[in-house]
Parts: sequence; C-alpha cells; structure tokens
Amino acid sequence: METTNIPHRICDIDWQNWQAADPATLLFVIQEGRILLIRKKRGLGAGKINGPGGKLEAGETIEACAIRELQEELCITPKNIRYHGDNCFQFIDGYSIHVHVFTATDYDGVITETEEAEPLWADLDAIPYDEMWEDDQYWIPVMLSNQSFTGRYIFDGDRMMDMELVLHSDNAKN
Ligand SMILES: Nc1nc2c([nH]c(=O)n2[C@H]2C[C@H](O)[C@@H](COP(=O)(O)OP(=O)(O)OP(=O)(O)O)O2)c(=O)[nH]1
Repeated sequence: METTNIPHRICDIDWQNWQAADPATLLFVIQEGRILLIRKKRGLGAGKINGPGGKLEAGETIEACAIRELQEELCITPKNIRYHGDNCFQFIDGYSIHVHVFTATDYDGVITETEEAEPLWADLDAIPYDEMWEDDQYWIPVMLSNQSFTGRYIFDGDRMMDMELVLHSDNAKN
C-alpha cells in the first residue's frame, strides 16, 4: 500500500495552509468547581465523554454553532460565552476537523438528556480523561487556567500519534 503521502508527524503538515474538512465547536459550562460534560451517544467520538459540540452548519458562525449544539444536545442556552482557542485534528485516513473551544459560566433552561448526549457534571479536579479523547488531558487544563491556545494533533483512529500545543500570551476573551 502507498503510504508516503499520509502524515504521521506534526512536522509533515504545512499548518499555515492546512484547512479542515469540517469546522466544529466545543462548549464547556464551568460552574462552582465543576464542568458540564456529556457521554456522547452518536457521531465522531460516540461512547466517549466530551464537551457538548459539533460541526458547523452552512452560513453559521462558530459562536452560533457552539450555542446551537448545546441547545440540541442538552436543551440549555449558555450565558457569558468566552473563546479559548482551537484544536486542529488531522487523521491519517485523510479526514480533518478544526475545533473551536468555548466556555460559559452559566446557562438558561434545564439540563436534559437527549438522543445525542447524556449529561454529567465532573469536579474540576476529577475530570475523567481516561474516558475522553487522548488529547483532552493536555489542553483542558490550559483552558481551565484561562490561557488561550492552539493545539495540533495527528490521529490514527482513536490513537494520538503526535501533537503540538502552543500557548498564546493573551488570555481567553469574552
Ligand atoms: N474533546 C475533543 N473533542 C473532539 C476531538 N475530536 C473531535 O472531533 N472532537 C469533537 C468536535 C465536535 O464537537 C465533535 C465531532 O462532531 P460531531 O460528530 O458530534 O458533529 P455533529 O454533532 O454535527 O454530528 P453529526 O450530525 O455530524 O453526527 O467531536 C478531540 O480529540 N477531543
């Protein structure tokens, strides 16, 4: 099988000109020392614990996507949204996804399980990284420390093959 063009290392990719197949979002509500997570029931990462989120729809801004996904997955609307950074995922089968990460400090509505997601609150000092995507243990602490970041990752299915996490000098913004 021809494998020469398949990227396996961060340095194999020209990230300045990299464009993902799918733009997407994640939005974490963080309140009273806890973070609102979901057990994802379908889509990319089904079965894993993650933040609420999903892919952009046509004509949608990333912020509108983050809000819509939280409404669709848990029936709540976030308040005090803040942008924290982005994660670029290149899979060696050719698929790619560019994920923009937001937090919120509050929400309107009642958290409700849906066909897409089962809600779960985790204490900030007990985030279940062993049930999450492999990269999350690296950038979620950066997000929680309020520093903005850009992450780049190469995945072979569920397995992370390489990564680079750049911390930006500015803090996360409202
Ligand atoms: N925390 C974390 N989230 C990830 C990683 N990789 C990855 O795609 N995600 C997120 C980004 C999106 O929120 C989600 C994938 O989108 P999705 O399949 O849920 O999209 P969707 O809700 O639009 O679903 P669908 O209609 O296409 O089924 O997974 C990762 O490594 N870590």
